[in-house]
Amino acid sequence: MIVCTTIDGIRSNIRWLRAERKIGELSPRIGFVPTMGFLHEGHASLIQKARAENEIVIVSIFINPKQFGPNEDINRYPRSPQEDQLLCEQLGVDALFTPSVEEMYGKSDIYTHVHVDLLGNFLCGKSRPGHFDGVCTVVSKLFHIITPDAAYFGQKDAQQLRIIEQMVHDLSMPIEIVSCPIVREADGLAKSSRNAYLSKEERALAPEIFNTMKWMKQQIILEENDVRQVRVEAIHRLEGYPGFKVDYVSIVDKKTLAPVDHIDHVSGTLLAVAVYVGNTRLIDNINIA
Ligand SMILES: Nc1ncnc2c1ncn2[C@@H]1O[C@H](COP(=O)(O)OP(=O)(O)OP(=O)(O)O)[C@@H](O)[C@H]1O
Ligand SMILES: CC(C)(CO)[C@@H](O)C(=O)[O-]
Ligand code: BAL
Repeated sequence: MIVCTTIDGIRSNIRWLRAERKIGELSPRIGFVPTMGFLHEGHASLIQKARAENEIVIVSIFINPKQFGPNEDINRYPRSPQEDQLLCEQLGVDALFTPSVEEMYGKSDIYTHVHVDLLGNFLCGKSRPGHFDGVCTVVSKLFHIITPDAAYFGQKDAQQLRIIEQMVHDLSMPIEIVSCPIVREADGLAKSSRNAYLSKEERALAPEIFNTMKWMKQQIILEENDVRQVRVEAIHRLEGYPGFKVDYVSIVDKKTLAPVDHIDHVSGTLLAVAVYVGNTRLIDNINIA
């Protein structure tokens, strides 16, 4: 596996890989998986899908300062570079790109950013102002560097996935965005690098996020209870667990991400949740229509 820390280095290796993997006159497909490292089975599922669907697979690991707010956890974000490299090798990744902040943004920062309208204002965008501008800025830089045919994103970060889909459409980027299902622990907790922050007691209670979402889905779909009422009861239920503080419990249109009062089987409805468990902010979501 090739490991590159510079933009020039990964570009020249991609040129070489493209020439080496050429199939007759056909150019090989590049599948790309952008991550922030501390890789787990959720990331592995994206890489495996990319491996199955492309001749060349590239993974990036970059903890992007532009998507963290001033009081967020960038300095303590978990890192495991050696284990990550080993896992990528085992999964048959062709090249791993691990640039430094200076390599990506220069010594004195960049002057051009991607700004997300509307879709970035709901859900996580409300409590993480500027977060999705930071995500789209780095993802579009990575897309220009890697030049993938397809890029793989997890549904756990449903708003991020929806925003990236819109970005490639709006900015005419010729890249297929592949949506990958959420990988969960046996007890239902969505796998996440931030789960490493949880104490033993917090970890034991964290599956109540998924349990509450399943309960809400049942109340709304099977019992046909009022969406607003179920939402209020769910917030109450979650905040009953010690250390839990709800950031949002939202029922939104899958496309616009705007809150809805009724489920809609045509446009699709998403139930999305962000909860502080102690100091750790966890997100999760399920489709309810
Ligand atoms: N449990 C999961 N199932 C499927 N995809 C996932 C899962 N967790 C993360 N991903 C996807 O992996 C990619 C990289 O995510 P990232 O490196 O931020 O990991 P993370 O576990 O989501 O970290 P964090 O704890 O910071 O949210 C994203 O597209 C994300 O949606
Ligand atoms: C897509 C991403 C790698 C951009 O920094 C990040 O937001 C993530 O890990 O989901
Ligand atoms: N998984 C999304 C990246 C972030 O929380 O910053």
